[in-house]
Amino acid sequence: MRYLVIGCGYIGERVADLLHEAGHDVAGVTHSPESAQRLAAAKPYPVHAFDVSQAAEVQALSEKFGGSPAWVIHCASSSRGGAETYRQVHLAGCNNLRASFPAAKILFTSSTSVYPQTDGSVVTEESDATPDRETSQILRATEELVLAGGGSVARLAGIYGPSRSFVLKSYLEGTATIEGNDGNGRYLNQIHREDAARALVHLTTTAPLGIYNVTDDTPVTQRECYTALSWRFEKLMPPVTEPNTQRKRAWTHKRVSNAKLRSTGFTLSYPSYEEAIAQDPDLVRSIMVQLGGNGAAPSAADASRGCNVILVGLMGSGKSTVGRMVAQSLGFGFADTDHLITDVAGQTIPEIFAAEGEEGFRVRETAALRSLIGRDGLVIATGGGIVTRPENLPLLKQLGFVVWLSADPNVLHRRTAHSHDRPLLKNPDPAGTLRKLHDGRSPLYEQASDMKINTDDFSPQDVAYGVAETARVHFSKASPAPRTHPHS
Ligand SMILES: Nc1ncnc2c1ncn2[C@@H]1O[C@H](COP(=O)(O)OP(=O)(O)O)[C@@H](O)[C@H]1O
Ligand SMILES: O=C(O)C1=C[C@@H](OP(=O)(O)O)[C@@H](O)[C@H](O)C1
Ligand SMILES: [Mg+2]
Repeated sequence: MRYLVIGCGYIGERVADLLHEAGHDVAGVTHSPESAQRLAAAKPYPVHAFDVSQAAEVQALSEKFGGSPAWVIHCASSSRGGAETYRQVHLAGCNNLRASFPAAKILFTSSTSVYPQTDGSVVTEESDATPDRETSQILRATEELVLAGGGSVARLAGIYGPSRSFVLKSYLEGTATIEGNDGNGRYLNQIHREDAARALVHLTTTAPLGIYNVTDDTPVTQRECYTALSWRFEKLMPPVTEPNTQRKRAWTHKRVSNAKLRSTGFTLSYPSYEEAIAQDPDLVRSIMVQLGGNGAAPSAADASRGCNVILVGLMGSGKSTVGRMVAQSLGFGFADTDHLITDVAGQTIPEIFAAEGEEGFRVRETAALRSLIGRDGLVIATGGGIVTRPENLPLLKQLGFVVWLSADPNVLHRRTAHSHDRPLLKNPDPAGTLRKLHDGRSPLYEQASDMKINTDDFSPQDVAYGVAETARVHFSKASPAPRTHPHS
């Protein structure tokens, strides 16, 4: 499809990149000739300099572009300007685009600032969107204009990502405050740049036209957010203040729902801010550099890995059996993701596979793993397929010390031959299946783990002894005593 991306800033540039990577015919437009020149030199697609607020310039752009794009994505930002800039860039901009590209659909990137709620309620696209601030009112008017022309609207929450995170930066600088809501602060609704850009692409390719909130799965109060940050960075909590009514963005307190976006099949790479802080290495590093640090990981980064032992490996490698023994030896609790899943589902693993397929089981498995984040002092046996979902790998590392129990596929076959609770082995050639899984998953276990123990020639007791001793050494080096996590 042909695309025109208006505004190649923090979001627009990434949107244009993603569209180009997906094989679409894309051209970018940016206001300043210098940016256009710099981007055009760096990008594999053209970038032109035009001012969308000027009708004649947009007309010239349409002549230069030649023919109609299927979509015009308006991502031009006016965040540093006042109402007049908003009127020019958004309202006049979309008007001009409609006039000069009558056959194209417009996707307008608006903002969750159009929701004025202050009661902490959940807001959906159906909720009241009559904001007090003039800038947000202009966004609403632009939304109406675009929707009337058969376009779509993306209401973006607070955008963060590499080199940009107001929340993290103000926290590390010591200028953050916890505003209102009885000392808990307002809800923060945020979206990582990567997810925002992916969502915009999704809205032009997969989703029906309409209004969509683009925010992550996890609105958190300022107190919850800063508690997690202070645990990670070992800095004090920000002070509690009254809401600042002088800010350009009105003080609001609401949980913006992304259910509609997700109902169209969209999934987030960073479902929560806390996960992004843990998993996007560029995010923390770039903000630390901006604040004058050297970008090295913060001193507490290693300690931010939990004090748990996690066992990974193929079916029959002994994770469940050995895990219990290790827990007993270390005086730790024991958790088995398979059991967490069956407890929640009220069904056996074969029943879940039959009802929801392997994919349904994997979704539950990630949820089970996530539910353990923040816990300490556990030995966690996982299911053999836990490494197959990329998002699980950082969660495993975050939980603690990951040990890979390996074994020859023939040994695994012997150990699993008499059990009936592993749907993946219920076929005429379980030995062949185990060989294939061994070849396919070994690189993933390697990547996910801190150490590997081959169990072929050892009893479960011997393996447990090895794991427990290694874990003792690991924890004595990493952190002298299990931490207490504020969430636990
Ligand atoms: N090192 C080992 N030596 C011999 N048998 C083992 C060993 N580890 C596990 N087993 C046996 O293999 C079977 C599968 O073990 P299990 O702990 O359920 O593996 P997993 O949870 O990794 O799939 C069990 O019957 C267990 O007693
Ligand atoms: O390897 C796999 O994909 C699976 C392993 C099983 O756990 P164990 O490894 O404990 O058998 C269980 O999670 C499910 O049957 C799928
Ligand atoms: Mg098991």
